[in-house]
Amino acid sequence: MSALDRLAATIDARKGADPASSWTAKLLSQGPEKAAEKFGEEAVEAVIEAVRGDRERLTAEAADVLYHLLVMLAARDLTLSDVLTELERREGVSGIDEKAART
Ligand SMILES: N=c1c2ncn([C@@H]3O[C@H](COP(=O)(O)OP(=O)(O)OP(=O)(O)O)[C@@H](O)[C@H]3O)c2ncn1[C@@H]1O[C@H](COP(=O)(O)O)[C@@H](O)[C@H]1O
Repeated sequence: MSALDRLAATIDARKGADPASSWTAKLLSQGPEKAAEKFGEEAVEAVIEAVRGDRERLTAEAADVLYHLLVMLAARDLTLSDVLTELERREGVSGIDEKAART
């Protein structure tokens, strides 16, 4: 099991946990809008570090983005597995071909 799988399982287990003892439970208790807002903040922080070119800080911000993405998905009852299934569906399809097929 990868670290990402373990993190997703931990986040799922935090649903309904005590918000006083878990950041994840606190975030989930505030609803999907709050989880989405936090994800947006973390994404912007990652963008800033990517533009600055600080690889160490970008790594840390990317970890925050992945964590908050999983919390945002959990808040809407979506799982890492749902997203991996979508990525698998796209395997082998060139982004250029997919874009051309849209119109
Ligand atoms: N990966 C993470 C993780 N990454 C970031 N964070 C927390 O996300 C929060 C967001 O940080 P910010 O500085 O943006 O928050 P803030 O600015 O203080 O918040 P506000 O200004 O919005 O009030 C911090 O409290 C971080 O500690 C995380 N909290 C938890 N995890 C994982 O989730 C597991 C379960 O955590 P709990 O739910 O807290 O038990 C942990 O063992 C970790 O594996």
